[in-house]
Amino acid sequence: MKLKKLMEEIKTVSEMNSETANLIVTGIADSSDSVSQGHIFVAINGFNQDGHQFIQEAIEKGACLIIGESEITGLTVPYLQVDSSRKALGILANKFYGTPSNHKLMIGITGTNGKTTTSYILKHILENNGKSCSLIGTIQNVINGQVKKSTNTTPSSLDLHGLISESKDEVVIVEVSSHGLSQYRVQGITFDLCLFTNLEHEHLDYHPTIEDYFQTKMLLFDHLKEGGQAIVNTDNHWGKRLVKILQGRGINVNSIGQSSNNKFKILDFNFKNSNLSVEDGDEANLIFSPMYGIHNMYNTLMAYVSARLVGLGEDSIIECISNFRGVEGRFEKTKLSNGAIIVVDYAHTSESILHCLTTAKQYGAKRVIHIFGFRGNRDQSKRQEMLTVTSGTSDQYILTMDDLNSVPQNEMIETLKSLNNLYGNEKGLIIPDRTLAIKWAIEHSNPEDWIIITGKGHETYQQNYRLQTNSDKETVLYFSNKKKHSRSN
Ligand SMILES: CC(=O)N[C@H]1[C@@H](OP(=O)(O)OP(=O)(O)OC[C@H]2O[C@@H](n3ccc(=O)[nH]c3=O)[C@H](O)[C@@H]2O)O[C@H](CO)[C@@H](O)[C@@H]1O[C@H](C)C(=O)N[C@@H](C)C(=O)N[C@H](CCC(=O)O)C(=O)O
Ligand SMILES: Nc1ncnc2c1ncn2[C@@H]1O[C@H](COP(=O)(O)OP(=O)(O)OP(=O)(O)O)[C@@H](O)[C@H]1O
Repeated sequence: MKLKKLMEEIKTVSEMNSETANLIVTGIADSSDSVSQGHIFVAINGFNQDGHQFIQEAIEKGACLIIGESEITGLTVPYLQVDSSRKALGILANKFYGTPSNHKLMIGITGTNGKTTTSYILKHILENNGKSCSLIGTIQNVINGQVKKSTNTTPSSLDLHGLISESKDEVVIVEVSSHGLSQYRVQGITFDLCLFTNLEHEHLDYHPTIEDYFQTKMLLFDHLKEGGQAIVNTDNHWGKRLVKILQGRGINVNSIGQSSNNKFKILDFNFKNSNLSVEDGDEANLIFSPMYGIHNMYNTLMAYVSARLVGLGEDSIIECISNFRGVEGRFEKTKLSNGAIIVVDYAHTSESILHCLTTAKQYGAKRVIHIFGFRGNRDQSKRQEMLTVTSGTSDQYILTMDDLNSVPQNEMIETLKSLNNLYGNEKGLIIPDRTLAIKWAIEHSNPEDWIIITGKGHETYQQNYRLQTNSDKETVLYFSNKKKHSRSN
């Protein structure tokens, strides 16, 4: 493709000459590692490294043009200076791959919690109604039925446009993180439906304030196609605010929530029967979901409304929801041989921890034992609230290791002790080895107790623990099988 075509919508500090404009570009790279002959190399000044330092390497590998933000002269290939390399990358990728999102039914989901769960429920509904569906998100990317490893919730703009152009599926669902929005990873992507699940205290190591976090999340709605629609959960302060803003912009908003001014009004939650009732037009529809917890009822409803807007009938949607088997690492339940229940969940905010612990109580837990830790080098301001929630709600809690992310283990143990002294209570124990914490909880559990392990969900362990299992699920399986085995002996 000719460079001038790719550069049509990009403003450069100085104009390119006609020789440069007629360059034939064979590909785009944002990493010097992936440059080949005829590629454009986009130099990004990142959080860890400055991509401008790799320009020479990119040229040696065959880059025909460099785009960057610094003022640079004297290169052996043309150099174009732009205001934002990340933004330019998104514009280039969109053009290079032929504006792929314009030709698909695109659904973008943002919010602090529930993006992954909602996207999996929706994918299940769509596929069971004959609509093939790609999914790009935290656990994995699925394109044309093929599973690909995911390194970010929202991939770089280059990868994202590439994945969408590779997709032959009718629908593409994208989980859109605030990091993704602020780093222009969705630059050039247009959506038919944009969903907002909720917002709470999270990522304040990255965003200076929660207001900034909200404003960033709101950027998703700038990507709506003409005639595109928003779906917003208003049962939280931020969702209510968002609806007003979007309506002020003339956007068609489908609000869900318990108050009567919602388009999809929740009439009732019934935990005993695991169903919710929702007003959909003139009808009240009863939706049964085998998933546990009020948070999953909200996720289910977000998926239901999306499927309705895609044009599916309510009966078929409701039937699909009733046989959805859940998402890996999201309230995954195992029954132990002693009659206790053990749950693995990805909760890493105070609100989602509260949901998990109260869900266990709603479903009849005699005692709730909670195991969790704090990620090293991540938002420290949420730790107090996480501890306050568990010390107020669980019957016993165990502080243990999560990913240390280069924080020394001794330092984290000291942090656990001091936070527990400040915000915890007598229900708290500290067992640094995560696998031994799980062992302790299982050995001290009684029939009808629920052990809730939060934080890691589907993820594999980054730390080495005494038991050489790779994940919470594997640890649980190890101990539950061992217990069965020793009983039968
Ligand atoms: C802090 C952060 O967000 N970093 C993201 C960012 O990396 P970066 O561009 O700053 O990378 P960098 O390492 O400083 O390198 C700068 C540039 O030099 C280039 N380089 C580097 C080395 C080299 O040899 N040659 C070379 O060209 C790199 O390719 C890059 O273009 O842009 C990359 C491409 O899009 C992301 O993969 C990367 O995510 C890192 C891995 C990450 O962990 N991000 C987390 C915080 C994140 O984004 N999380 C959200 C979900 C949050 C949630 O809701 O839970 C997500 O969407 O995943
Ligand atoms: N609607 C919700 N409201 C509050 N908490 C929720 C909701 N849905 C899920 N959770 C909690 O958040 C955890 C993560 O859920 P999920 O993976 O669906 O969210 P996510 O937005 O994709 O998260 P992340 O951005 O961290 O990948 C769950 O394990 C659960 O504890």
